[in-house]
Amino acid sequence: MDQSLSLHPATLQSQRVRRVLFAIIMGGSAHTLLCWIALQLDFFRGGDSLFISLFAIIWAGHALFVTFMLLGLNRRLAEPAMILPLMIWSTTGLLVTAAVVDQARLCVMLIFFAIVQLGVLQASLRQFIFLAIYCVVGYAIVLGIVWLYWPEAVDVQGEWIQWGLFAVMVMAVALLAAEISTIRSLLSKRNSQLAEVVERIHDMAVKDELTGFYRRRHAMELLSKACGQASRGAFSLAVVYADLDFFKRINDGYGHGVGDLVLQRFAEVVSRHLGGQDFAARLGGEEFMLVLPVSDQQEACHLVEGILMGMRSQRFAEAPELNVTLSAGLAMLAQGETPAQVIRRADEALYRAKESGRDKLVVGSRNEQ
Ligand SMILES: Nc1nc2c(ncn2[C@@H]2O[C@H](COP(=O)(O)OP(=O)(O)OP(=O)(O)O)[C@@H](O)[C@H]2O)c(=O)[nH]1
Repeated sequence: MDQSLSLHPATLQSQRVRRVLFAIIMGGSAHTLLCWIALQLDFFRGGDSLFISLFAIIWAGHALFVTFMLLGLNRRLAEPAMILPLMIWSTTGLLVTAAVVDQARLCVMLIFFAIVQLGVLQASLRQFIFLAIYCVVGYAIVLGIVWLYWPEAVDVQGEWIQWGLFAVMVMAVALLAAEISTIRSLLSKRNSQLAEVVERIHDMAVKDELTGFYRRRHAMELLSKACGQASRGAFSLAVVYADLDFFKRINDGYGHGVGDLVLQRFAEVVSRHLGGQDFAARLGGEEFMLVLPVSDQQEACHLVEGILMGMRSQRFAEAPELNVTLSAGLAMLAQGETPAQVIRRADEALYRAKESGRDKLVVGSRNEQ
């Protein structure tokens, strides 16, 4: 996984804005300063007014980039870092000023390497090649224009030698950038594999292998958090204890393999009924806990009844005559109640469901404590 992907979106965006601001201020200032020195030395064809007009446009473009990012509009783009457009805009600024700066034209073009540096860790190989070609060809066109309209301002041979040298340097830098780009994408792939392994290890630590439900310890931590949120009035919370009926008989009668299949099927049925905020845990053997943030008790009962019905209708190819049922006890978290207290009430309700014939849901009342 690319490191940037693991950052919070707001942090990532402010990091992007800071990076672009820094690049624009440093690169733009160097460019402006160099051309201003050329202006003082009378190398800037067009004088003060052209200098002011050109840099007003260049800085207005820079400001547009920053505003676009500050408004968050870049987030809708396929590449929100906007590195390529920014590098193209900056290179275009260089090419335009290179057309009016005599003597120091190559110096202006050398700022291109600072622009490349801006994208060295972010732009792809293809983007670098595109930018290098744009710059070298653009520089050649600039020379052609200057030679055509202001032939007295150029020493044709000298300028083309400089261009050739510049083109070679650009190629060398493009190759270097390509190398860095390859290393970057390799690292990115490794990061992504590592993230997957970490996620798998985390899953193994907190989830039961057979059912995919949370293990007891992690579930208790989540329950504790959910109780905290519920007691702050965020939602009502139902805690359900569920236990498959006569599961020992299933194991004894059909074998452990079928017993495992029943557990997996139960997990599938439960998962089909749970919403995004609900979670299930396997507390051990064939004992489960469901934690359901709901609007009221009726909604929770409806959900659990659905699971009971879902299990009754399950059929198993390995044991066609097998009927599986479960018993459940439900307790709604009461004001001021601790997780341990609500668990106890759900467990007691489950006990009563078992005692009174199984295959049913019993709701624990608040008075039972
Ligand atoms: N197949 C399988 N069986 C398990 C697993 N974990 C625990 N068990 C079995 O689950 C059974 C639990 O049986 P009991 O606690 O007596 O409960 P029961 O037979 O369901 O009876 P009631 O709960 O009173 O309806 C035991 O036979 C355990 O061996 C498991 O991962 N796979």
